[in-house]
Amino acid sequence: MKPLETLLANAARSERRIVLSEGTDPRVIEAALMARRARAARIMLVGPEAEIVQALETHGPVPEGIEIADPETSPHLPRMARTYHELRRHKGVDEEAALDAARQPHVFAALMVRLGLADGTVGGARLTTAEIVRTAIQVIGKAPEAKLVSSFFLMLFCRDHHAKKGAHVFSDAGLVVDPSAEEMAEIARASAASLRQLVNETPRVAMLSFSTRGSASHEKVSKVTLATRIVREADPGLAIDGEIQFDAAFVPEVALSKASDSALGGNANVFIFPNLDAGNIAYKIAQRIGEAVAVGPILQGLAKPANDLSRGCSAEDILHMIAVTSAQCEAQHVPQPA
Ligand SMILES: CC(C)(COP(=O)(O)OP(=O)(O)OC[C@H]1O[C@@H](n2cnc3c(N)ncnc32)[C@H](O)[C@@H]1OP(=O)(O)O)[C@@H](O)C(=O)NCCC(=O)NCCS
Ligand SMILES: CC(=O)OP(=O)(O)O
Repeated sequence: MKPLETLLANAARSERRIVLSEGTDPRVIEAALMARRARAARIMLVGPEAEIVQALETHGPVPEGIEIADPETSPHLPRMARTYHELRRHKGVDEEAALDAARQPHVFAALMVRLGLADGTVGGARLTTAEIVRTAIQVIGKAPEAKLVSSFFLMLFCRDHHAKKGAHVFSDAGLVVDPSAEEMAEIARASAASLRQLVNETPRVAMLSFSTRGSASHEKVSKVTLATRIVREADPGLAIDGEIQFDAAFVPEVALSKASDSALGGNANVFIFPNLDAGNIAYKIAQRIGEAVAVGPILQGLAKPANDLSRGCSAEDILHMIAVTSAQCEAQHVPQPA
């Protein structure tokens, strides 16, 4: 589990302000307490203050470093409603609708990040990915250099039965439903950068398909081949292969028989799926049958860090996501509060 230990230790050095939008969820409360014990972040819990205090107190005195942000009583709400109105006026959102939106905990949390009241946000233990991600895109927005927002899972293989240990990226397993070749290429480049950013390893990118080197012929295969070509042209130094099947990308012996000259040598560590069906199903099978630790969906391409969770997450999963969000704050140079 070394990558997670490193992420947590790094998070403790910066103690970022991470806002958790589902502040009444018992898993979120537990994760907040774990994060404080590990000094991994200063935590802001969004939701009704009395309810959150009561839930926290069942665990003992409320520790220093946990704050509660109740949208209904927050002095920041009018400013947030104004900001939301400015952002969404062009879509027909009037002042009253903006105030209603800003009161919603996940929108309030995203606005806190946008306005610099928090460094990053995590949500999705209860809300769907679509709700969390749509809000992040609308309120926090795309980073200037990004072409699109996408997501990935950091998959950690650390059990005795895992022949290969360590961190792998699965993308996009959470957000972009049916990427074009250009979008798949952008997802590949962003995911390679994310692996470097979070675990400081050299990416080896597999552009996955049901075909290896023309073993099948179909428009879905051609999309992956074109996406690979686009990445190669944009970034000739990146180790990449595609279209390639998972076994040829992950098992050196299979690579020898299916793609003997592959730059990956059966040791890919970034897996780019051709669509969300494949990516989402693959990560859940690796997690639930393969017993990999799955941290995500981690969002890439946003102007500031905001991350999602699976509704099936545990408190520990949320703690891991807090550490990842802190790492993104450092990497994106989100300014520390004065
Ligand atoms: C993310 C998601 C919610 C966006 O869907 P949507 O809101 O219906 O998207 P739309 O195409 O209507 O676009 C809405 C806005 O988001 C923007 N947008 C959508 N996807 C985007 C992306 N990947 N990157 C950047 N911007 C994006 C659009 O440009 C548009 O902007 P605007 O409102 O300012 O005009 C959608 O892709 C989705 O549902 N993905 C699957 C999530 C899911 O269920 N995952 C499975 C479990 S993890
Ligand atoms: C990422 C994901 O699949 O989320 P959920 O399990 O909440 O649908």
